[in-house]
Amino acid sequence: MASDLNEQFQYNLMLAKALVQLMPATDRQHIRIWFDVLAELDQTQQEMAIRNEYIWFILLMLQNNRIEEYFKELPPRKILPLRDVLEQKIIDDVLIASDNNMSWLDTVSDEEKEKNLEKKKVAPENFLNSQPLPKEGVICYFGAFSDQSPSNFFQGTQNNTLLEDDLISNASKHSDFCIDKSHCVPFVQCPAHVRIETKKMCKTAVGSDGVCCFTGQNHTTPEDRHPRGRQHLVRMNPQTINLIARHSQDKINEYKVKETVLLADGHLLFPGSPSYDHFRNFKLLTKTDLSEVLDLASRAMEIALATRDFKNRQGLTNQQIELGMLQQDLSATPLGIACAAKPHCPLYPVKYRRIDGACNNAANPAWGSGMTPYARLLPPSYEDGIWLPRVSEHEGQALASPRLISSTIISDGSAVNHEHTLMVMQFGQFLSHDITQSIEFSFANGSAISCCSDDGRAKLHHEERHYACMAIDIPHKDPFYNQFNQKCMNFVRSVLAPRQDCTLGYAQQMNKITHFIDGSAIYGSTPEQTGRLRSFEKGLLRVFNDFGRHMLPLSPEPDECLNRKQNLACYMSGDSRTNQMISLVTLHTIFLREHNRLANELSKLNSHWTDEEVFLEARQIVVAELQVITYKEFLPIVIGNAAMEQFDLSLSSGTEYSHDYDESIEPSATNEFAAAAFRFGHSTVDGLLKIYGKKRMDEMIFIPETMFQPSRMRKFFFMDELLSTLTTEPIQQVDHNLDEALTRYMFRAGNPFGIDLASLNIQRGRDHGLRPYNDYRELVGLPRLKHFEELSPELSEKLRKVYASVNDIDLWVGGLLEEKAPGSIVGYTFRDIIADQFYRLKKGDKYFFENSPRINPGSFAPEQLLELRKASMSRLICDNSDGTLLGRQAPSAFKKPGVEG
Ligand code: HEM
Ligand SMILES: [Ca+2]
Repeated sequence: MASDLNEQFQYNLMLAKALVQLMPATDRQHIRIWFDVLAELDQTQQEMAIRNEYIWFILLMLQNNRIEEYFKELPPRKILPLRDVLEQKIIDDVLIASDNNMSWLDTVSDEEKEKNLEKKKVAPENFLNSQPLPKEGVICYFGAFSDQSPSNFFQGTQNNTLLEDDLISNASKHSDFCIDKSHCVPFVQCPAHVRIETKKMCKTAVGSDGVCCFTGQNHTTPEDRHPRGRQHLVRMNPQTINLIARHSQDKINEYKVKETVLLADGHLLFPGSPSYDHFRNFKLLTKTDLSEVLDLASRAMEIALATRDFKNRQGLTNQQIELGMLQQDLSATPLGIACAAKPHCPLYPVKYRRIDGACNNAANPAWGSGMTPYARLLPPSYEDGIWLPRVSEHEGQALASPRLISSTIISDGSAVNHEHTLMVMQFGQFLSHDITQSIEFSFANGSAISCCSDDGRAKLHHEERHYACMAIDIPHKDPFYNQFNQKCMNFVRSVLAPRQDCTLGYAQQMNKITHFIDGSAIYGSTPEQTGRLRSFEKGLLRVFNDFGRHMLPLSPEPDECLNRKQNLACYMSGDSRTNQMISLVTLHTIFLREHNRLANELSKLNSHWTDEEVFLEARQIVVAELQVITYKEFLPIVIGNAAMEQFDLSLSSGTEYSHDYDESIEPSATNEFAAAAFRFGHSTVDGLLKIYGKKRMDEMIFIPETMFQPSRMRKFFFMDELLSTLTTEPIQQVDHNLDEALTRYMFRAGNPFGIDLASLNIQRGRDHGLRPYNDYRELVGLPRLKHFEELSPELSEKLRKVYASVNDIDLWVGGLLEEKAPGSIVGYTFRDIIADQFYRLKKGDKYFFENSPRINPGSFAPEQLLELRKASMSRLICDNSDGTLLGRQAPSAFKKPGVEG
């Protein structure tokens, strides 16, 4: 066999053999299994496998410096520098062994070594240099989550699937390496175990427990080469495609006609109701935005309807849809017009990230851009596999109403977190508004859809209901809403985005904004939005000059806020949710001022720069600061240092560049993160803002009074006072308590009652097809719950009342009740979903501020990195507050004064 192989391969082979020799016996055992599998293949397959698998294995070890670790664990051997050892061993064992055609695992006698060494006469120091080293591209090729993972080793057939299973079950359940084509990743990044029964544990690059993973991070995207469990691809003939395309088009037209009738009949929400204020969260900023989003949503709906039609005709199972078995490219079919258009990207590297987030990833230019689908950690769970909300595992009955679950499980108790300030909450919300925004369906003219009767006493009848309605039933004896005779809480489903792969498949919800941490909440996610915010002079953003104080510009929208009367302020920023909370307005103001502060400084230093240059440079610095605050200050508090380490999320230090960009990592927000895990923040909210003046408490504000009514910002001292509150008052613990400001009075807008955010979160999870909590426990490596007591002994009775089975628990509910992970303010399940998200946002973002010039066309200089890494929330406050009250600021705005750090 060796004679047929090229030079490169021979080199790989030798290296591989050397490594085998160097390994402790236990690990050789793994290799032996690999060899056994190899022996079953024909020569071409063997060559391919060795070429791909072996070098991958070696590179992985080299990359992780794990070889040296092996030596440390081998007391009888001398510990030599890696290079020496390799050379030594290659000379000693491998060249000779391969020349002699010996078994790869056999050792070689000293006598034979001598003889062969004589024969070879290769000087040790020249050996490695003389060999054709693997090309750089090859190393990337085997990157942790490469979509183009080269191995076809286990491709396609039933037989191959068995091989894969066998390999896993034969192998030890815990080893340091994944020896086959799999990669060792934290559990949350490998859903393989939901499909392959046995899983093999391993140590990740940073030495924490992980699992050998075949599917990689982007497992829910279809992959031709890798069968999902025992599922196989389903093909369609052209006649069928034509037929389902016609039917889905007819259905869409039917929907449109009905929409016109509903609108004419007045089944819409009017400003002044709590539900209308909820709708303000999803309200689009401009007409262009509205028509673009609704057009994409309608196209995506067409695909979902076509999928449903096809599924029914062919009698397909839900699983076939969930696992992405409909992979036929629809581009050249009548359904092709419903597919996502690819962004046009220039061929040359562009220095600044685009406002819409596109063209970050060369191979997948739409990744991370606005108006694209969320990624998923696990395939969705829908009753029909496509879009209908899931039902109970118990006899397929309907799940309990989210409001019943909320009123039973969620209380208004207070458990204070004494270490962290409200800034954790407020920055968390601000950051979430940079990463994710789902949009509810609305009428074509932008009006809000109503799913309940005007008086809230009933759901609308089917004929009067919009297809996107998913109103929440309020039970008869509701402890709060009953007194107001409310039986229906409005809920409209999130719009869909066309699938990126242009295939049939399950519905995917749209993220309206750029997924990246790129300051989109400050600058907007479309050039049009940015244009509305810029002054186009000296790189500055527009401001509202409020008697000398620079505030966010006033919103031109007449119904952006409540009670928009003269002198009442309502602001505008890059995100449409800004006025939702007054403390959120404060953070937006700080970032706006920071941009302008930097722009002024830059203009002073570079008087020749154009407005555009100053704007882009200032924006780049603001985004870097935002990233620094996120990864250096905020994230360690939320997920804890252990997870920071396990997911390798800490920033590099000093003047160093980071080299961990990986183009195969999809940066998009995951649906699980957006619709559940990062909503942990709702439990940290305190319903009362205590506002202290210089000497005494000035005001105690019940936060619903400031929702969409931020006029207090105009008071001279208010912003500094609020900043002082945010940096000194504590957050609430993440637990089953949510303040009644959010569960009873949210957006009440002068009404006696508001809406319940907990119900919305639960319903949103079902709307987005999130799987039950237990599946995510398994995903992150926790044992599945068998009894409610295991989740919460105190709440088990209540849980039993509202869930027919432990397998029904909604992710947001289960995640909140979970015991905290050490050092983290959330439990393991949320922790890992959040950690995975920030991993994507760091390692999958070419423009991440600390990436080197090789990766980032707009990279900073090393000295700039040094300065940027000093950024902190406190620094931003000091530089941009009004200076009316705040003279000093604790080093960390996120930690209660007196707490270490
Ligand atoms: C200050 C009080 C807050 C209010 C009034 C609030 C309100 C809301 C509302 C109304 C929604 C949309 C619910 C739906 O219909 O699905 C939402 C979504 C969300 N919230 Fe909050 N929230 C607050 C704080 C926070 C905090 C502190 C965090 C995180 C630390 C957070 C994270 C999120 C996330 C990730 C979403 C999903 C956004 C999307 O993808 O559309 N929120 N919030
Ligand atoms: Ca963004």
